[in-house]
Amino acid sequence: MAVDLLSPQALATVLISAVSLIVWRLTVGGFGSRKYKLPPLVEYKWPILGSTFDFIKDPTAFTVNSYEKYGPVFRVYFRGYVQAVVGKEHVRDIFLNPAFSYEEAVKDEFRLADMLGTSQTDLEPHRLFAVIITPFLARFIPVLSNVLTRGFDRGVGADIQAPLQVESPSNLIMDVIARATTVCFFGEELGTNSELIPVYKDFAASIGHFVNRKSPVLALLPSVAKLYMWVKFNLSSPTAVYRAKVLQYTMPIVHERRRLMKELGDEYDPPLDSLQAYLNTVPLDQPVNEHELATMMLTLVFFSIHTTTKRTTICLYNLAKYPQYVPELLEEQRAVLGDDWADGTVTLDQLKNLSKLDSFIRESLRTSGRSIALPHKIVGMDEWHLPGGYVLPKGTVVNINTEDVYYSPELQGPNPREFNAWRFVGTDKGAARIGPDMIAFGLGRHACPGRFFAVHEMKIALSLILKRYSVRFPDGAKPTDGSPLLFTPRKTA
Ligand code: HEM
Repeated sequence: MAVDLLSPQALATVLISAVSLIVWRLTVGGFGSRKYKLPPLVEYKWPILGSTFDFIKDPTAFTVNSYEKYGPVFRVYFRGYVQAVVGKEHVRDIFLNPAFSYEEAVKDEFRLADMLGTSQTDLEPHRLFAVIITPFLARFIPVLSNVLTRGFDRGVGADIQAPLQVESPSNLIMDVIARATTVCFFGEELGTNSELIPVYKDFAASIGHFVNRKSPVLALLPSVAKLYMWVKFNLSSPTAVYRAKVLQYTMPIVHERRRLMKELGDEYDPPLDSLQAYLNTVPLDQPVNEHELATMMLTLVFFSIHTTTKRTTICLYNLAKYPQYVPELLEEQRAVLGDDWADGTVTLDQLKNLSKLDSFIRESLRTSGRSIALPHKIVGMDEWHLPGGYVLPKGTVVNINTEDVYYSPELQGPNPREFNAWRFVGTDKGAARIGPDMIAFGLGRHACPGRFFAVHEMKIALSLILKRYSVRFPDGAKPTDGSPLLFTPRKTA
């Protein structure tokens, strides 16, 4: 077969190979090897690709084998450059020492602030949260239980008489979580608007596509990916389309609320949602900054829906994989919530008393962490000295070996490879409690401010599922995450 050397495909291949070679020279080839005693580099067969595919094929085996062969600190050539991996001893350093920066590490691959549009606003997540989410946490609980109930009514059925096979449990959970979350944040009308629900679900997925480097070329060549994303988000930003859609439905509601605020003054009984809390910060004689408002809404959507969906789905599969824990979870539920608890009646104190469910959730978070994760770049010191005489120079991206964190008997107790749903019962380690032994929500300055909300939402969603249905894998189906699940009404289970 003749190959046209001037075809766009051939030119693109030459260009990508040239860029890759330069990147490779600048990373593996030029990693300052003469000056520093660098930690060992995991052996790999393929230039450019490095260990990327070995890692993707089996992240756990790759990480555990590398630790065994090279020790607690090693370097890996993957996703286009050489990065360091450190274990549990260094978690505090990485998260709490400002010499390490998460933003700078991910900036090499993508600029989340540009993607979300926050680079053009003064929005700062932690300050924003203190005003628009934290004061409402307890009041969101009845709202969550009400909307989650309606979500399961729609997605599975309020009163199913026979077992129902749910083909995509993660889609079911996504739909339920998207509605419940956005009703809390933006009010009933915007949270149940059928035009906006797909926007909430798609927005995080479309940005996540870039962030998770779903395309192999983007995954392997961060510099090409970064250029591509700059062009994509600056010339035809997908965020702009979502922003316009959100504003189309939100602005009439904003105008109406502000009209009532002006007209009724102290007599106005405002809705208890984050949108209202945001509007309260804008003086009534000034216009609402539409760009900032939509960015705030999309930022909340981006951070909250996929993350909570993913972890709730993992817990749902764990209910099916480990049915031995269900009777005690149900017993706890009856003792704390009673037999006839209904939507809208659950309180914060009751949720706190569901300690077995809380432990089940924390154990699910612990056993589902990605093995090499949470990259931080060394920015605030010229050299980072590690045990063994190793040195990592400024600019190195350092990841956490979460296998070492989550499967260490020292941090997690006996038999850490075993799923033990009651591992944390009777301890002070709640599901939302972060520390060097639990980094699913990060740690330090940028620790997830939404974790309490997320855990409340997960507890209510799982309690509803437990109360109504028995969940198992269909006969003959592989018991893996992603399989369909059979929901059997509990009264006939
Ligand atoms: C189970 C669900 C969730 C998980 C596993 C999760 C996890 C995380 C992680 C790992 C980080 C980065 C922390 C770091 O850099 O150290 C983060 C940041 C963040 N999360 Fe969550 N999150 C969840 C739910 C939520 C929810 C429901 C919200 C909103 C209500 C939220 C809002 C945020 C925000 C705004 C940040 C950025 C904080 C900053 O940069 O200062 N998250 N989350």
